[in-house]
Amino acid sequence: MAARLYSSSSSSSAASAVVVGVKPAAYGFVASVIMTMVAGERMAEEDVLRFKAITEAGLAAAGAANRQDFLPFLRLLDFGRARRRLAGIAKERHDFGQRIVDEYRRRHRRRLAVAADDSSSSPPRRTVIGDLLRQQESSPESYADEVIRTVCLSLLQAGTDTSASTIEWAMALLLNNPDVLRKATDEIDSVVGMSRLLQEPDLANLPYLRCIITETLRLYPLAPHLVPHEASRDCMVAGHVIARGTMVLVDVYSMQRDPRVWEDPDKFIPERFKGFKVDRSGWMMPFGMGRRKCPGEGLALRTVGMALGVMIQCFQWERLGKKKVDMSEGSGLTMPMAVPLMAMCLPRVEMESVLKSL
Ligand code: HEM
Repeated sequence: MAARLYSSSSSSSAASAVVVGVKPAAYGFVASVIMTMVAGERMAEEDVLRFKAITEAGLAAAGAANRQDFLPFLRLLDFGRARRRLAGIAKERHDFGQRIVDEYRRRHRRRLAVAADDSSSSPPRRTVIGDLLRQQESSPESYADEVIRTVCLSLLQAGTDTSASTIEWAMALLLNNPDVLRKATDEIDSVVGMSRLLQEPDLANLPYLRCIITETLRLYPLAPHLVPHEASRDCMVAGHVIARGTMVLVDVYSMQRDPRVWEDPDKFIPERFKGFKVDRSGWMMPFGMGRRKCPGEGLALRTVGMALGVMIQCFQWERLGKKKVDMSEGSGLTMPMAVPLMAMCLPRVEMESVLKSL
């Protein structure tokens, strides 16, 4: 990501500021991180674009209101062609997922052939597909290709848009709060320095950056009502009777801005999480809670931390004009910015030698 941003901002002679779409830059980085975990390879640029288009079409279709949800007899006619549209998206997902699995198999066979000729070659890194294919050998029915590609697509789909949008919201907040951006830059400069790129182990020593991410997730939880759950038995919640079978949405957005819990709830104050200890933790649940809590939380915090940390360490960021960034929320199943963030990005002079070496 840093190399790509640098190459787009450096002409043959000198670096200059360029206007950057923050979410597309973040999306490519996040997709590659998750793809490396899933298949051991980064995602090619054209695949990033294709996957993004499939995901966006899926989210739009899943979030759309359909008359046949309320008038079931319309399903017989495929009113509004919703079923046909969903089937088309499902086929594209299927083909994309199967290609990832098939390509992994091809590479793996080639690696085995090389290893047979060269006993000094190092063993392959563990990946999600590699582990699942090994299980497939002993239990082919439970680990059919369909299961493997569904796991891969779920990880990619649940992890990319959410993490990339969080990076975009965080950068928008930083652009509207230059003092916070300056403090974050100072922290990274003093902990990491300017002679090398920030690495994942550095994140543990960057508490202010972590506060920025937590405060971003408080103000802009990507799933503002989590995902729909269903009560498995009759129960009471806060004095309300919830009958078995009721769909339950948790209004995390309001909880995380509740003035009875948070001082200046609508203000971006990362310092509120300094040494944060927990009697309010029940009021923060951007990743959900309990058994169906997001399993990607740890990965998401690292990926968002790395992306944001490197962006701050290597580049100077500014708004396009004097006006503050528009922080309105758009519509959708995950909460996007209504106006996608564009920002001015200039390589920091102190980081040029590191950036040139990438
Ligand atoms: C900032 C980034 C992310 C946010 C805000 C987020 C948030 C959430 C939320 C709110 C849920 C629903 C929890 C519930 O049912 O109550 C969820 C589920 C899930 N997330 Fe994430 N997530 C993020 C990143 C990731 C990543 C990086 C991955 C994996 C690569 C991931 C994988 C999943 C999966 C597989 C589920 C479904 C779990 C289940 O149904 O049991 N997420 N996430």
